[in-house]
Amino acid sequence: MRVDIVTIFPDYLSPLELSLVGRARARGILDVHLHDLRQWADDVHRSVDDAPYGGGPGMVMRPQPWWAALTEIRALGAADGRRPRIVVPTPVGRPFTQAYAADLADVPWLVFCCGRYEGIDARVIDEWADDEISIGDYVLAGGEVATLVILEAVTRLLPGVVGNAESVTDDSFTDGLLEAPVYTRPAVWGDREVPAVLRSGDHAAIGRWRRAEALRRTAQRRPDLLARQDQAAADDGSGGA
Ligand SMILES: Nc1cc(-c2ccc3ccn(Cc4ccc(CN5CCCCC5)cc4)c3c2)n[nH]1
Repeated sequence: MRVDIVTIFPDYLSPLELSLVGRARARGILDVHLHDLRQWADDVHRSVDDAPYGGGPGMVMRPQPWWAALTEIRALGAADGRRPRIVVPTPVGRPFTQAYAADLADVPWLVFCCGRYEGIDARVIDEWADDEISIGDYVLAGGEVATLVILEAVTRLLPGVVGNAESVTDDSFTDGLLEAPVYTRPAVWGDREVPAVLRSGDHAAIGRWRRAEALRRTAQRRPDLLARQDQAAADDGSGGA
C-alpha cells in the first residue's frame, strides 16, 4: 500500500516511523510519502490560509496550494493508470469504524489531506475528496492526529503486519461486541485472582465465559452496539445476541 500525506506540519507524522507502522514500512508492506503543503503555495510568503468569506472565527485553507499538490500527486499514478483514494479527516465526516478501516485496507493507494485552521476551502473537498472521515465527535486542531489514528487501524489489518492474524479478526467490534477482559501471569496479583475458568483448559467453557463477559460489558458500556446486533439478528431471522 502506498500512502501520501499532505500537511503543513510533516513532523507531526513522525510517529509513522515507529512501532507497528514503522515495521510495516521497513518490511515494504507500506510505502509512506510525506509532503509539506507549503511547497505548492504560489506566493512569496508561501501562504496556505486566508480569512473566511462571510466572516466567522479563524482562517480557512486556500484552494490554490491544495489544487496544485493534489494535481501533482495524482499525476504520479497516471503512467500506470493508478488513481489514489483521497481521504480528508474532518469533524463533519462519516464516522470511522472498524468496517471502514477494513474497507480502506483493501485500497492500494491512499492520499490523506491534513487540514488545519478552520478547515479546507469547500471547493477542494467537493472536487478531490473521496472520503471525509471523522474519528469522533470532538474537534481536534487539525487532520494529522486523525490521519495517524486511521493509518494505525488500517495498517494493522494489512496481511503480514500483525504476527497473530487471529488477533485482528476477532477484534472488538469485528463481531459487533466489546471484547472480554484479558489476563496474564501471575495467577494472583495482590487480592485479585485470574478467573478460574481461564486456567481450566476447558476451551468450550472459556469460550462461553468470554462470550458472556463480552455481552455483559457491551450491555453496560455500549448498549448501542447490542441494539445493532439485535437488529442484524432480526434482519437475518436468527435468535437475539
Ligand atoms: N474527528 C475530528 C476530525 C477533526 C479535524 C480534522 C481536520 C481539521 C482541520 C482543521 N480542524 C480544526 C477545526 C475544524 C473545524 C472547526 C469548526 N469550525 C466552526 C466554524 C466554521 C468553520 C468550522 C474548528 C476547528 C480539523 C479538525 N476534529 N475531530
